[in-house]
Amino acid sequence: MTAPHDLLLARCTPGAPRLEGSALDAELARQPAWAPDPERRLIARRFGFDNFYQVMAFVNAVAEIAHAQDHHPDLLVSYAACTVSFSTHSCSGLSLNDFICAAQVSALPEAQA
Ligand SMILES: C[C@H](O)[C@H](O)[C@H]1CNC2=NC(N)=NC(=O)C2=N1
Repeated sequence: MTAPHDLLLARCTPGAPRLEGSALDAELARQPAWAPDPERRLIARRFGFDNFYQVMAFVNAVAEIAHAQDHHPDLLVSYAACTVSFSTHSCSGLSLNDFICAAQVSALPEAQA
């Protein structure tokens, strides 16, 4: 099990295994703001903002994390909100990589609007 603080410093690893069962439960419990889909194949969080400038500043900050980690979210962008979804294509589900990026996105100053 990885402490939240460690997730903020962690690097994504290629080929990370799919998390299931109690290991997945533990990571989900550490990121209560991120909701899994019913099949637990992705986690998503909606971030609300005052305007589109703030949304786009957030999107660009998320993109920096995605480039740095080589792990890429799906983004649903609208005028005053952005919903960020993470899943790991290579394991067709959730890996620790998704929780690393979720933690780092949640910690962005741009997310604190
Ligand atoms: C080689 C490289 O690790 C892969 O192409 C990366 C790129 N970005 C990715 N992003 C996500 N979300 N899942 C992946 O499995 C994935 N794989």
